[in-house]
Amino acid sequence: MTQRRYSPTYRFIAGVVKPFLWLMGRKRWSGTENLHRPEGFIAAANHASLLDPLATAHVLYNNGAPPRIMAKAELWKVFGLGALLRGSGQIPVERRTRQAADSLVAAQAALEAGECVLIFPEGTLTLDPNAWPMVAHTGVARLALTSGAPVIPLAQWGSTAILPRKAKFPTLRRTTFQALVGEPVDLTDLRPQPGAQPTPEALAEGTRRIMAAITTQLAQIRGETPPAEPFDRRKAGV
Ligand SMILES: CCCCCCCCCCCCCCCC(=O)OC[C@@H](O)COP(=O)(O)O
Repeated sequence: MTQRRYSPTYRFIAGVVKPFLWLMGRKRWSGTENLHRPEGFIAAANHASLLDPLATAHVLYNNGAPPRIMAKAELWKVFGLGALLRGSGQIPVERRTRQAADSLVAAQAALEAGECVLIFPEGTLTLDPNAWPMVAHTGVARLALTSGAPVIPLAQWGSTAILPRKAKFPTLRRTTFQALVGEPVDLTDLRPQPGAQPTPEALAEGTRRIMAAITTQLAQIRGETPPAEPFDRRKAGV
């Protein structure tokens, strides 16, 4: 595909969201040339604030890739929001159920149609005390290895200054919405034989590589050192 479609609903949402983001902060984005690709691709981003999906979608939307965001299905039940999510082609995920995998079918169809699928591989806001990415679910690698679509790591930072994880209300201080987009993560050696499913080891290793890329980029924009090992919910028992 040459040009992705910006549906009227998507333009409407952007018309509301962009001025709101302009008020909340300035933007500092780099590596966005990695988003200029005609074929379908997966954008994988860290998730530390409820504002992130908007800040991240903004980067993609402004770079020719209005994203199909994989988002929790509960949001489709919020009055008024459901119609907007449907009309802009977002993809519902029924987390913690067997239907969670259905979302990957929808995501794969979007990739085949040349769309950009935005996924937050951690599946929820990070529980790391310093908001570094934590050990992720393997859905991102499953989607990448079964579709063959490239995975573009996208580190983003700045939203937590306005809305940290536990905050009930946003602060009124302006922030800088930073984003650093990387080159595709090399997963070629992990690809299954045609017709076969990726192995659990390939899924774990692919996910680890994708999160490592995001974390390295995030360390660059934060100018800080991430923990040697990412926070692991299973080990922490949360
Ligand atoms: C300029 C263009 C802007 C376009 C914006 C597109 C609008 C769609 C907004 C969709 C919001 C999608 C949220 C996606 C990620 C998601 O669903 O993560 C779950 C978390 O949150 C935390 O939830 P929880 O685990 O329940 O605390």
